[in-house]
Amino acid sequence: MLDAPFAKWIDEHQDELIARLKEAVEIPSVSGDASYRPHVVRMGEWLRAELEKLGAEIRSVPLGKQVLDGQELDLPPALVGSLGKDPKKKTVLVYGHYDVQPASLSDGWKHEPFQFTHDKETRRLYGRGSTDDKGPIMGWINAIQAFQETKTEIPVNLRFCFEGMEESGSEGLEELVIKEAKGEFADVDAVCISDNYWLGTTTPCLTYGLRGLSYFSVSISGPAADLHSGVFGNVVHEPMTDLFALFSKLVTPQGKILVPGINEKVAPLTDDERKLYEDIDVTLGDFEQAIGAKVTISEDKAEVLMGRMRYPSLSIHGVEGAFSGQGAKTVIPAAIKGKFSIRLVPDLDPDEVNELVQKYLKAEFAKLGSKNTLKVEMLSGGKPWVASIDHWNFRAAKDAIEKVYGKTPSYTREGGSIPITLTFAEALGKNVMLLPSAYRYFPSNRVGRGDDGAHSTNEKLDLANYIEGTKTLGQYLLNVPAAAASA
Ligand SMILES: C[C@H](N)C(=O)N[C@@H](Cc1c[nH]cn1)C(=O)O
Ligand SMILES: [Zn+2]
Ligand SMILES: [Zn+2]
Repeated sequence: MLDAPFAKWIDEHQDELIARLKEAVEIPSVSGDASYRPHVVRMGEWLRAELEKLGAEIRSVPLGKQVLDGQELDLPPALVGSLGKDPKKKTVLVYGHYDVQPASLSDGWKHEPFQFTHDKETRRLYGRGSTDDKGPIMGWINAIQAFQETKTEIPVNLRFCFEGMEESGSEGLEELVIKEAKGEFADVDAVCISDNYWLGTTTPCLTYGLRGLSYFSVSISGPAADLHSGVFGNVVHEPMTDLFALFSKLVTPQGKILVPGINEKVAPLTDDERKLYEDIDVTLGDFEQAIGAKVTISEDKAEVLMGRMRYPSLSIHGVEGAFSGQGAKTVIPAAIKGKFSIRLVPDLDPDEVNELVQKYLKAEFAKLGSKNTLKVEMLSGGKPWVASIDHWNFRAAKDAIEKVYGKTPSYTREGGSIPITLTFAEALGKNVMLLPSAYRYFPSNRVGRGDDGAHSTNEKLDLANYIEGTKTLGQYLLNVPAAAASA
C-alpha cells in the first residue's frame, strides 16, 4: 500500500483529476478525419497549456503537411519539452499521443463519445480517448502536479514528446525524434510510454514489445457510375465481386496469412519461449470476457497469447464506397476501396511486406480475368519493437507496480503498434519501456461486456485505474534513482 504524501494528494483530489480528463476527452481530436483537424490542433494547445502550468518548457513543433481526404493539411504539431535540467539526475523521456480514433454515437455508443460520462455506480469514466491515450497522459500531468502540491522533489529530469498523429501512422514524427536525439533528447537515459493495456483485470503488466503495422487500401474501379444490378448484373465485371475474391485470398478463417513470404520470416518458436507464454497470469476466460463471446481461434491460452504477441496477423477493416445502409438497394458500386492491415513481428519490415502484398495481389487479380482496374497502396507502415527487460528502467517500474498493487507484473508484448517506439530505441540508443498504468483494456467482472475497449465503442477507464495508474507513474519516477544506482 502506498502512503506517500503525493499518493494521498491524488486520493484527495480525485474530482479535480476527473475534471481534467473530462476536458481532454471533450476535445474530439480525431487525427484520421480532415474535418476534425482543428480539434486536434486545439487539443495540442490545451495540452501544452496544462504542461506549462506545471512549469514545463514546451515547444509546438510543426511536422509539415499531409494529404487527407483529398485535402492538403498541416500535420498537428508535436509537443517537445522539458521539466528539470539537473545534471546530477537521470533524465526520463515520456511519450504519449493526444489524438484519438474516430467515434460516433451511431456506432453503438451508450453516450456521446466526445461527451465525458462519469458513471458513478460502476465508477467508470467513458469517452473516446479515456484510455487511449488521454487517460495516461493526464496520469503524467496529475503525478507531476501531486509532487508539486506536496513539495515532493521530482528526482528525475523529464523530457516530453507528445504527438497528434499516432492513430494515423505518426506521420512526420520520426524525423523529429532523430533530430532531437542530438537536441532536446540528448540527455535522455530511458524512455517510458504509457499507451497500452493489461492483459486481464487483476495482474499488472510491463511491456517489452510491440507489433509493427502495414496498413493497405485496395481500390478497384470499372464502371463510370454506380449501376442497376438488374440491368447490368452479369453484364459487367463488378468491382465489389473482384474485391471480395481478392480479400478471400488474404487470410484463412483460422488466421493463417496467405500472402507468400510473410510467415516464412517469423522466427521459429522454442520450448523456452512457449513456456514464457504459458506462465503469463491470464486465462482463456479473460480473453472470452473481453471479446464478449467464446470465439477465440485456439482454446490453448499460450496459443492465444502468441497469436496476439509473437505472430503476425492480418485483419480486414472495411470497404469504402459499398452500400452499407438499411434496406435492399440493388446497386453495383462503381468503385470501392477495401482496407486491411498486417501486424508485424520481428523480422518483418513494412516496406518488404508492402512489396510482398503488391506482388501477390496483382498476381491474384490477374487470375480473376477482370477488366476492372486495381490499385494497391500502403497507407502507413510502422516497424515492430522488442526490448530487453534486464534494465533499471524496468526495475523501477516493477518496484512501483509492486508498491501500488502489491503484485508482481506480468511481462508482455503488445499486439498493437506505436510506430515511434523503435525510433526512440534506435535514435536515442536507450532502453524503452511500456508501462500500462493499469488502464484496463478488458472489461471488469462487474460489467462483463466485451464492447468497451480502446478503438471500440464505449471506450472507458475505470476510475480506480485512473487513480492507481497515476500513482504508479509517480512512484516509477521516484524509483528511478535507486534502480539506476543499483544497475
Ligand atoms: C497501442 C496504441 N495505443 C494503439 O492503439 N496504436 C494504434 C496505432 C495505429 C493506428 N493506425 C495506425 N497505427 C494501433 O495499434 O492500431
Ligand atoms: Zn494509443
Ligand atoms: Zn490507439
